[in-house]
Amino acid sequence: MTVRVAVTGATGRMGEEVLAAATDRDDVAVAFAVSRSAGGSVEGVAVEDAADLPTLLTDETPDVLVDFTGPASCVEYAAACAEAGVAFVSGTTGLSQGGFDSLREAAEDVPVLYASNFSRGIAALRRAVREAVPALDGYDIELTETHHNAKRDAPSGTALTLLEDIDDVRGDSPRVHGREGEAPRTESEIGVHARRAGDIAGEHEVLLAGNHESLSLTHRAGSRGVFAAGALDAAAWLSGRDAGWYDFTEVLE
Ligand SMILES: NC(=O)C1=CN([C@@H]2O[C@H](COP(=O)(O)OP(=O)(O)OC[C@H]3O[C@@H](n4cnc5c(N)ncnc54)[C@H](OP(=O)(O)O)[C@@H]3O)[C@@H](O)[C@H]2O)C=CC1
Ligand SMILES: O=C(O)C1=N[C@H](C(=O)O)C[C@H](O)C1
Repeated sequence: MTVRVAVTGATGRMGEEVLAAATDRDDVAVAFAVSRSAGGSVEGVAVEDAADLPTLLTDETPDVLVDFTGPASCVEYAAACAEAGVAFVSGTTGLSQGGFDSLREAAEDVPVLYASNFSRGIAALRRAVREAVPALDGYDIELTETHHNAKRDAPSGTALTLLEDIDDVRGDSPRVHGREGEAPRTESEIGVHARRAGDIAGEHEVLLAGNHESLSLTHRAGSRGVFAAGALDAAAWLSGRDAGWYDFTEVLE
């Protein structure tokens, strides 16, 4: 079965990547693509005006909308999908708690799948971190993420997800963002470091150190194609499901 996807932020880095990945697959087809700066085409798909999204959702009846935009747009597009009965996949990061609450509200009406990272490697890194942290009780933890120089939000959504994973397995810890001055490290804190440089697609390192040893768990994305492929896998998996909140790990099971 071919799943028809709508794509938002079509002229953005990830929007373009999703449209490119869709053209290489048989299980998905692009229903339409939108951007707030409409006009022209990406990967042979005409870019429509995002202001017309509610009408396009009703007229074109896509199965799933795939969203990589900004926090406010993500919430707006999720609400439009809830209204039109269209499933919603998003990887947009930088959402506030209120933004996540709005996505959960949309999930009462349609299936919603949100992931701060759509790569399989990060899913594996999360499992490894959840295993390593309790095994290395009392070790210091430092988390470093590195991204291209145009990324807006810091720390990355993936870093925040990894911090939640660590809190889940060893209890809540204070975070120290960057480090400067005279204060020595406290036992339970997690140092969080965000670097922005060049065109790096995304790197995340969780460093555990203590007892005269250290363990570094690192994931490097080679290109954005890995995120686009994961998001389209999620869209194909989500299509036709009941309303509710879904996780990328369910796609990989
Ligand atoms: N979960 C994952 O696996 C991944 C998530 N991401 C996340 O996806 C999002 C988009 O990343 P990327 O494609 O690199 O970003 P870009 O800035 O290249 O593209 C984002 C597009 O979204 C639209 N947009 C809507 N609202 C905003 C806003 N407030 N700020 C900026 N753009 C906005 C813009 O299109 P227009 O205005 O024309 O509609 C823009 O072209 C980010 O949140 C990023 O962190 C990125 C890679 C992987
Ligand atoms: O903005 C990006 O590029 C990325 N954003 C996501 C994040 O914030 O974690 C995922 C990936 O690392 C690329």
